[in-house]
Amino acid sequence: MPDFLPLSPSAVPSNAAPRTWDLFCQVIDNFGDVGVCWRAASELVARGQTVRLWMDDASALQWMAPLPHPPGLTVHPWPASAADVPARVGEVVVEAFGCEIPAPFLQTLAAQAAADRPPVWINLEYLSAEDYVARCHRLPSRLMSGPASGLTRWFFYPGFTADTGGLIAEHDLAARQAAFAARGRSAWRAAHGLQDGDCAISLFCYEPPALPQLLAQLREQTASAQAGWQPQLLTTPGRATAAVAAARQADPRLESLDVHALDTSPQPQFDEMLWACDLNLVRGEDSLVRALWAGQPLVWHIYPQDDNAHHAKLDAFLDWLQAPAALRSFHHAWNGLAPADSLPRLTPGLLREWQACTLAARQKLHAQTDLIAQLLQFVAEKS
Ligand SMILES: Cc1cn([C@H]2C[C@H](O)[C@@H](COP(=O)(O)OP(=O)(O)O[C@H]3O[C@@H](C)[C@H](O)[C@@H](O)[C@H]3O)O2)c(=O)[nH]c1=O
Repeated sequence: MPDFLPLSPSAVPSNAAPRTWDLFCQVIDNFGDVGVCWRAASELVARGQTVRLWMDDASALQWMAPLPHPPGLTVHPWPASAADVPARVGEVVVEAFGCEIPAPFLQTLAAQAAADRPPVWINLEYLSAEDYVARCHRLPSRLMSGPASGLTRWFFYPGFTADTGGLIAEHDLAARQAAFAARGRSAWRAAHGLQDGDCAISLFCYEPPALPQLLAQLREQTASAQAGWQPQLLTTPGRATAAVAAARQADPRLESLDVHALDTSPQPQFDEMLWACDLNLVRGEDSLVRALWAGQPLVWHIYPQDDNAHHAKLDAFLDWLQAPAALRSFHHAWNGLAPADSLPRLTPGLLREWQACTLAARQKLHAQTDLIAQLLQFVAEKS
């Protein structure tokens, strides 16, 4: 099975002037909005910033955010009236994923900008490997109406290439990975009922069309008990566990498959799960990035959009990844772009090939400036 290879340490710039950031996060669906905002906020404070995280629904933080919260990071309910708005708006205001900052806050921002310096106002966008990202990254948009008319909002796009905003990578990610490797990946696996020779597959997904096909394949492989190829499925709580349960209900033969239903865990432990597994089936935005940093074979269940816009987004990612043919076919079947029965059969050889692909991609990313360093540079430039 693919061995876990920690990232090599890299220098992280730490000379940013301390500033107060107001980061706004509105939860659309699932956990990605919360997950990305929490990681960004935590890393900003780790690099000397103060962050007020404004959320319309912070419930997922109860299990996702490690305790205690880092000093310098405070979480606040969505401001409903002027009484909820701080006396001074931060030097940086960030709207995550196109959410609009609430009216009472906007009023204070506009008044402060008229009397003093406007904050650096950033719209932090969704992650994509499509070409438009590099074109739109760092573009200004001047407000033409409303209380903040005349002010500029900047588009900031995360991305996979050096001409984009990059990806979140914590300053201590390589050190955490090295400590995990030193503690022993087998210890994590043993604590979760896995043996070294097992093929541990983590599942964090929506309802992949080809899930029944994958489970049937894994069941056959379990039954034939090929040496060194004992599939063990680790399902994350919620939709992944429910999707597996539904597939097993539809086909009772799948009961013979080894399935470990996990509890929700804080982000650092979620990361460890990705480091411990031999194949990570991830979804959305944040877990995809984490699976890349894990350096293990990965498959992405992309967030489906009604107009199928996710098809082009998936292919752009696969192109950037330089995904080998079988990995591309697996993604297409997994995401419903190709018939479910075209799902390639997993073998140790395929996983080795896919790991090489992830590691090459990770190396490219590691050589680029991470998203938090780029945000800090951008703010310094525009202040
Ligand atoms: C299951 C689990 C998840 N997590 C975290 C990891 C991530 O930060 C977060 C999951 O977020 P994602 O991987 O992005 O997947 P998601 O599907 O939950 O979120 C999605 O929501 C849509 C609205 C967006 O448009 C998508 O782009 C995407 O972000 O949950 C834990 O920390 N512990 C856990 O046990």
